[in-house]
Amino acid sequence: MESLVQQLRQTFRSGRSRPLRFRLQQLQALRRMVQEREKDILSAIAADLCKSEFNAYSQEVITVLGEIDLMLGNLHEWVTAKPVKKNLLTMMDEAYIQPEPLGVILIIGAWNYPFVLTMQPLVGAIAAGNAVIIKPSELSENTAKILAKLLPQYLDQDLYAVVNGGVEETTKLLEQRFDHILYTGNTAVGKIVMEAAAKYLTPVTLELGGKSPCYIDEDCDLGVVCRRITWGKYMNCGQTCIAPDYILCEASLQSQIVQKIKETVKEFYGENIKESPDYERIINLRHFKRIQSLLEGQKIAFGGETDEATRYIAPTVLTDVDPETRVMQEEIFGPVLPIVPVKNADEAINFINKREKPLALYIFSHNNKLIKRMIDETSSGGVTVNDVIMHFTLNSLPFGGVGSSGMGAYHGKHSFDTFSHQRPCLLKSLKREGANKLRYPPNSQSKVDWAKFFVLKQFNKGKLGLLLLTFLGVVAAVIIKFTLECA
Ligand SMILES: NC(=O)c1ccc[n+]([C@@H]2O[C@H](COP(=O)([O-])OP(=O)(O)OC[C@H]3O[C@@H](n4cnc5c(N)ncnc54)[C@H](O)[C@@H]3O)[C@@H](O)[C@H]2O)c1
Ligand SMILES: CCCCCCC=O
Repeated sequence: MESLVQQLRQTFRSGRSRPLRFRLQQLQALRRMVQEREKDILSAIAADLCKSEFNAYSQEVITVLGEIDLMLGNLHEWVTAKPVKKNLLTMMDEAYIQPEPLGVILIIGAWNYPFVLTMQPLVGAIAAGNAVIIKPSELSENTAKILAKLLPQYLDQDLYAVVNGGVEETTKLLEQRFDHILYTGNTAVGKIVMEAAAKYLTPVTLELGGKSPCYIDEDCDLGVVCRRITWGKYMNCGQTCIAPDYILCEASLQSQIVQKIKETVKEFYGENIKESPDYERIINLRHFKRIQSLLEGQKIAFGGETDEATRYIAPTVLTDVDPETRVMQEEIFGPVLPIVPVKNADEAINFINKREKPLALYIFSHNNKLIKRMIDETSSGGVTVNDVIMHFTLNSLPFGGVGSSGMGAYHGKHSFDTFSHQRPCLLKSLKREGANKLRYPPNSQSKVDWAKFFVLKQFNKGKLGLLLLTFLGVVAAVIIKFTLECA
């Protein structure tokens, strides 16, 4: 591992990954890879998660292609230095922010969306001019293998590498020095990653999980609400980081919600869900047993059927769920939807605030005041109102958690920023030393007064203001020079 990281660092230091042209060329090669090898990629995802090609394309591949196109269209602007406001003291100087690549990035992916969760950060890291090591999840082994096979065929091998393996390999990787680590996975391992990163003060982006609540207000069109929730909850068999984990609503709404979800499940997956190409399976036996055990002692209003041989768990709804039971104590990450009755929105807000900050919050309501209040009075990684999941798909929004659901964010320009250092640059000349006397000792009240004038005047008033301030600055500099020389 050490030699791999060293080799990547050496190439990074040679400056090869920095030119805009190189970055665009690598991103185009990545797009070519996705397009030319689409079938192989979709087959690998299908083998890992029992996912149809259509679902794999629309849930993963399309997002990666969209992300690459966004970078290709905007990178020339993002890499450009941005001039900043100046004050009187710096008005003759050049001041700007220059984004610069960080160095060698480690991206550790999770198994549930094994392609998009490694490739989308990779796109951002390449766009920002870095070298990258990807560590796909060992649980989605087919996607891990295809990434290790394809990426070296399309990308510069001295800058971008794939390391496959399990905990042992990840642990060895984490012993190395990186310039940024983006980890996607569970909170417990997130802590291990952060601890390892602390050794070198490596910044981390932690894309973790949690229990994302879904509040349903009274007077909603439950047909529409339940169709949207059913889609987001049972997609990928509930193994989605931002799936609505549980529903909060008035007790009286429960039976209608169950009925509407039941109807929608039939509409989406047919009479025999097991036969539906759109319904996935649980990733492995450990997770299957874990989810199955969450059903123990619960009131199953709908679903509940399981088949260990195929790791099938039916879309399931639980009603009147006690918040103290296990299903409400840990992230479900499976197709089980508990409904926890609350008296009103106040109780729902309290319920959410008493728990760890979730990755997503979903609010279904017509009442704009209530929506605003729920957003203002709670905290979560992201929010979608009157729908679920969809904030993930808009790459102008930063995607990430808060508190125990993570730190930092990525997607689109936010990825570029995450993998860049915003370097502040002030370029002065060796001339105009007169005005600098202000800051050199010995100090005096008049120097402080002049410093106040120079530093506190902002210089952002358009062309006319600029001319006026330049004039003022020159006059002030002459006066200061004269005053200080006479003193
Ligand atoms: N915020 C997000 O974008 C996002 C996306 C997907 C999943 N998640 C969360 O991830 C969780 C599910 O993923 P998971 O954790 O089961 O995925 P996982 O088991 O695939 O683990 C993720 C990565 O961590 C590595 N890893 C596992 N144990 C390790 C250890 N002891 N030391 C070092 N590395 C280790 C694995 O090799 C893997 O690459 C859920 O909580 C889900 O909400 C979050
Ligand atoms: C539609 C794709 C959703 C991906 C969510 C990633 C987290 O698990």
